[in-house]
Amino acid sequence: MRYLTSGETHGEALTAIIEGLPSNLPVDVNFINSELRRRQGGYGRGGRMAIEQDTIHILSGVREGKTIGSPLSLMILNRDFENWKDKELKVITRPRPGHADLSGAIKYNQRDMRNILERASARETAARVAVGSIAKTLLNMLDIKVKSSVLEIGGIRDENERIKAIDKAKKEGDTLGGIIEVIIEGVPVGLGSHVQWDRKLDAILAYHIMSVQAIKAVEIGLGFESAKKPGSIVHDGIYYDGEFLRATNNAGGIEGGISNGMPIIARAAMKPIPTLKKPLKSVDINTKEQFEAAYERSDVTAVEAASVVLESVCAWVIADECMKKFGGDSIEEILNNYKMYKKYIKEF
Ligand SMILES: Cc1cc2nc3c(=O)[nH]c(=O)nc-3n(C[C@H](O)[C@H](O)[C@H](O)COP(=O)(O)O)c2cc1C
Ligand SMILES: C=C(O[C@@H]1CC(C(=O)O)=C[C@@H](OP(=O)(O)O)[C@H]1O)C(=O)O
Repeated sequence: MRYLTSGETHGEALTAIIEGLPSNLPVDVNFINSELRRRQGGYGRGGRMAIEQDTIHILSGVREGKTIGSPLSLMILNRDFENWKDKELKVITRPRPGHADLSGAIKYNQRDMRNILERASARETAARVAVGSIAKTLLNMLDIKVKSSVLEIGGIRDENERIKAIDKAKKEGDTLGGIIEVIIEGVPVGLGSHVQWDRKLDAILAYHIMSVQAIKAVEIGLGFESAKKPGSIVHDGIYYDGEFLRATNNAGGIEGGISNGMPIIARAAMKPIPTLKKPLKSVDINTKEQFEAAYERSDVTAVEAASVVLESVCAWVIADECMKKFGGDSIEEILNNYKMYKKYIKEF
């Protein structure tokens, strides 16, 4: 399967096209909208989230609530478009450190960095959550569940303390990042492959996770900690009890690029939001003089939102790998293939 997104943050709409979905997959608009709502939430979001009320419009690929095998196109309208479309907008010439502003302006030869930030914005992640909710529906039919949680914000684990830290950052014109964990349960042995570098499941997951705006690091299972411990502690012993099992799951469900039947565990680090109310130093690209970076409005933190986005991109990866392994043109064909594979594993 494949998908593309399009749309600018203050443009008319975001869209996504998914190609390669099986037919007869139920598409529940209420579920997609509830996922979109989850992504808009979390303490520390800025003024924009009070404007948007993301809802999905399905433009093609579905009849009577089920996919028909043709490309599925999805659209989310930007409510803020109405507020911006007739506005006289200031040309942005003072790039914000931590954003694509300056490098993007040089790369695409743009003197107004609005032409870069409009697409670089994480508004795009709304489209990815819509795509992810379709992937989750497919996974649900195979009893595979994707969950996420926020482990830390600004280095703080305690939820009440986090709120205080977000309030403090807001007061000081600063921002915070955090750590997110995604756990995928019910994944069968055998997704991904050791035989080619670009088929390794851990590599594919890392690629998709790193593609999310502001994600700066990813680890699978014990991750960075595994470098500090001996092999006798890190590797998960195998035993048999009607099926092959592991006493521990330091590998995070993937060995040699292949899922091993244990839950897949991925963690990611999100950097602090780069647009600061108390702006960082920057240079005006026209005058070359030192100024403060541009500020209009911004989130103080968006780790909760990113957590929903990471669930979505991970769901996509696993759904895509399931399609490669059990793929068929209809959901019935996939379920049949999956049943046979499960029987094969039991008898191995
Ligand atoms: C859900 C979400 C919301 C975000 N909100 C903001 C924001 O309000 N202001 C901002 O400057 N950056 C925000 N970001 C981060 C930037 O989009 C991101 O850091 C920027 O595009 C540069 O990309 P990079 O950090 O991946 O290099 C957000 C990211 C996510 C995932
Ligand atoms: C719009 C969303 O996030 C936006 C991501 C974002 C950025 O620079 O990444 C900047 C902010 O947008 P604005 O400049 O319009 O206030 C966030 O609100 C969203 O998550 O739906």
